[in-house]
Amino acid sequence: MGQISLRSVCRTYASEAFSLTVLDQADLEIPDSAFAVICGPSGSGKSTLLNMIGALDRPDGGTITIAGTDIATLNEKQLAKFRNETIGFVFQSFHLLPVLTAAENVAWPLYFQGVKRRERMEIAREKLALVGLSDHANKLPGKLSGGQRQRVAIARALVCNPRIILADEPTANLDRKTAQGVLDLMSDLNAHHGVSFLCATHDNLVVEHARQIISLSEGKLHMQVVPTLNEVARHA
Ligand SMILES: Nc1ncnc2c1ncn2[C@@H]1O[C@H](COP(=O)(O)OP(=O)(O)OP(=O)(O)O)[C@@H](O)[C@H]1O
Repeated sequence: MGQISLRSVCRTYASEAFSLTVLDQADLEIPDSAFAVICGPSGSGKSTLLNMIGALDRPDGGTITIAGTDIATLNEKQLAKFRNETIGFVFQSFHLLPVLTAAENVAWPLYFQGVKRRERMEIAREKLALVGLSDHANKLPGKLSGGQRQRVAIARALVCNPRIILADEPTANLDRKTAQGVLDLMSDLNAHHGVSFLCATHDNLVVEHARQIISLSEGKLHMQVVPTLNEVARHA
């Protein structure tokens, strides 16, 4: 079984006036240490899928297993703990708290794990060093560039040592050069620290970095594995 596994997952948005099926008995297996992207036109259901894998939304049917845990078996308290420990989130618009410094933003999720302030700040500084922002730890987000803010958001996503980071359009608010820098950082964390990334995106630059490309069409998921250069050379 993959690190992220979906079996016959269904999700329909319904009201009295309409019903829209976004996932229809969808199956998916994402392996450990993946760098996967979810592609599909606007409105196809990328965020819906990401939200369900991140346990922010529940499917109407089917099973979602993350790192060996069927998330439907967890109550709300267990789910919050599981989310906090296993999954990091990165968003298009960074979602940093403007009144906290970069280090305080990164440290924030540790507060919910009961980690004392001194230790929180120490871990936050380590993560900021990992994303190349040691010199900016005491700055407020408003004093940072877009790329630096996204790096802070990635450091925050990493702070509880999750195995998986879910990123919704992580490069959408960045210029190309900055986006490339952020993607290089994500690729490095994936290759050298074993963090899996699953990104919903429209950005070809993100797709170029992917090793698994997931497309969403008519409620079904299809995953294509991108061969490595070594594999291409072996078959040439
Ligand atoms: N809470 C909701 N209630 C009703 N319909 C919704 C809800 N959330 C999303 N939808 C609809 O479900 C479909 C999938 O939405 P979703 O945001 O997952 O798509 P997306 O592929 O991420 O889109 P985009 O690329 O524009 O961000 C869309 O048609 C959307 O309008």
